[in-house]
Amino acid sequence: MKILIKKGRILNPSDQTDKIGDILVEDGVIKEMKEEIECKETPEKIIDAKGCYIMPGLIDLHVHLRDPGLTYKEDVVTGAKAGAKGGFTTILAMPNTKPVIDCADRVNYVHNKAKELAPIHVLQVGAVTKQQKGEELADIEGMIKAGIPAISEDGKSVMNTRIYKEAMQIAADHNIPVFAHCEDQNMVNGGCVNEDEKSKELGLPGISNAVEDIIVARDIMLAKETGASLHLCHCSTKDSVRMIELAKEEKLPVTGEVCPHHFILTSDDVVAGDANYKMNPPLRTKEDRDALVKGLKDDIFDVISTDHAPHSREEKQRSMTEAPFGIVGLETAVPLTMTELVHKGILTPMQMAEKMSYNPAKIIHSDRGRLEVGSPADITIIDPEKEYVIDSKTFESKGKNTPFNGRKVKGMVKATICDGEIAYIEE
Ligand SMILES: NC(=O)N[C@@H](CC(=O)O)C(=O)O
Ligand SMILES: [Zn+2]
Ligand SMILES: [Zn+2]
Repeated sequence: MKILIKKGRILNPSDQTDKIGDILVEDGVIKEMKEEIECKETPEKIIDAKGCYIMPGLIDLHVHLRDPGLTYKEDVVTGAKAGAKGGFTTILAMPNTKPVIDCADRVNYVHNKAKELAPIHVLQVGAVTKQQKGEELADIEGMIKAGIPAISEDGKSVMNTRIYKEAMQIAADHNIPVFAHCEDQNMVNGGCVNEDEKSKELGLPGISNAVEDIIVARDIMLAKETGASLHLCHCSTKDSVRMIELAKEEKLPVTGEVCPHHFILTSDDVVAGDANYKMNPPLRTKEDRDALVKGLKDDIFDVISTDHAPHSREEKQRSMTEAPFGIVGLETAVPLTMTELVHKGILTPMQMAEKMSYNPAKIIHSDRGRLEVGSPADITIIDPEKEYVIDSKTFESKGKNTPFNGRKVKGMVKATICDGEIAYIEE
């Protein structure tokens, strides 16, 4: 397919290009990129991108697709469609499915299904231990041969430090990153919201910052000892910011991500009895939230990810203590980041492109995340001025569990182009 994108603001982090121009896409790659492109034959599709940002296709390092086994919540196809609508051209699926993705066959299942049916790239992350039981290593090498971009035990931490270190050594030897969910399992003790004044007021068991911080510290030390690239998932505490900053000062191979709900909401926003405010890690205090925002602004955090965690309506209608943790994020990440960080002048549009495309690509050693002639045509077009109200009924995702339903936002995904084909276009 031949697509001509006209007069957009091209934002390319790989060479810091920020200028108005045209992009011609043909045969799956970026054929031409300059101020004005004249085509001899009319392209099949012309997209008027006046006033829009053109970014390299967004990459979400942290998504739950629930496939296999939990497809009443989401599946590879609905999740990928939600990703396309949200502006993502690549999403990474976490392995906490049923069964857990801990061997090559299961990785192949997801990759094959996605290749056949998904409008965007889906990369399956492999589990660290068999069945995520934390006892015995998964077939990490087999999964690496099958093409996993990373390993992760997301949903929990591997509490046996010796086993985790072995896994990190294997990851280091094969040059793939480890995505770390940081949560001291023994300290959670039934907590379901942040431990603070609000949890007392609600009479709910709390989760303290140390639950996260202790494992962040441990995992940074393991990265130091093994040389593995450590990517810290869904950071939520002010001390995680300080620890990542220190690790970076020491030039350790450590990166970190923040999700929109953690850089926008605090425990004060939690509505009693509404499990759409229940996620892991929990919404923290204003002090934590402000530290995360500053960490994003100062580039201590490399990545904005969604931790898209769909659950059924029935599951999320349970009580705060009974409902599962997690909220959806694929179709709200761009408008929320635009509204809360870019329009408020906290991030430049270029920083947004870095944190949602270029840096995630670098972390998984992908050649995507850039707008260069000859590179694969994964492109996201965003109308920064378009205002609308988030309506979960319009989501492609099976999951409607979001605390942002009804929220006014400014910034909308206009089109998502993946491998030179239109994966999503707003009509
Ligand atoms: N974040 C969540 O609240 N839930 C995730 C698990 C996880 O990301 O740890 C899920 O799988 O539902
Ligand atoms: Zn997690
Ligand atoms: Zn997760």
